[in-house]
Amino acid sequence: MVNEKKMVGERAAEFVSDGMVVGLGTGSTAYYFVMALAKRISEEGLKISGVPTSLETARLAEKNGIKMYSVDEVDGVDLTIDGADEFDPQLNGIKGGGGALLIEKIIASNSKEVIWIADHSKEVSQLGSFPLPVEVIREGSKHLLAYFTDKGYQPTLRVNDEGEPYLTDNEHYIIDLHLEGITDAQALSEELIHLVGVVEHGLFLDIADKVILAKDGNCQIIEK
Ligand SMILES: O=C[C@H](O)[C@H](O)[C@H](O)COP(=O)(O)O
Repeated sequence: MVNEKKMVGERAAEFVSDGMVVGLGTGSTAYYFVMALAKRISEEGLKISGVPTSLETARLAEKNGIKMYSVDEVDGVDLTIDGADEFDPQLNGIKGGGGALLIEKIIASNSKEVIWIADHSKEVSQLGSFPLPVEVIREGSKHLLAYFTDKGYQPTLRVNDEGEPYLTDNEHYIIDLHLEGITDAQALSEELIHLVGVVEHGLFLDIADKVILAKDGNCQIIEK
């Protein structure tokens, strides 16, 4: 069986050129991109500076010999390559299934170009089947949960394997909203970001420039 995540991850590594500052995404698809990039560095002598979007990716990149900097140590990022949980025909998406949405969004917002890499299951006609992650300050999270319940957003506090509240790299909680279809993503984004205690949410609107999608055994490049 074709490994679609590997296929798009390896294709994405071809978009990187010598001297670039590259945002390194997080997750099981971005894993293959980081590995393919590391291969180009060791085999072709490609010189790049990596900006990891999570501690998990930083560990992987370090183990594989990629030079790394934080987003504040660089003037800007040339290209960020990251996974997505869902994307729609306008290339708006949901991210944060792996909890890395905050730093992912900061790095993407400071990138000249953003490419998402996706297996075929990530392409949707309307966002919202995937639970929407909202990163929140721990203090007051109980009240945000109650607010989301009242709004009918069916919130759940994300927990780790031990059943304890999941902590992001920045030590916040994540509340997942089970919306079953988002009709106005822009309005929802505005609502969420203005709630006191919300740090960031997983709606990535007007951020991706391209998606490399695995479909029918090939890589399809979808441009905005
Ligand atoms: O927080 C995690 C990130 O947003 C991931 O890029 C996203 O969840 C997609 O992950 P995966 O490639 O493992 O499906």
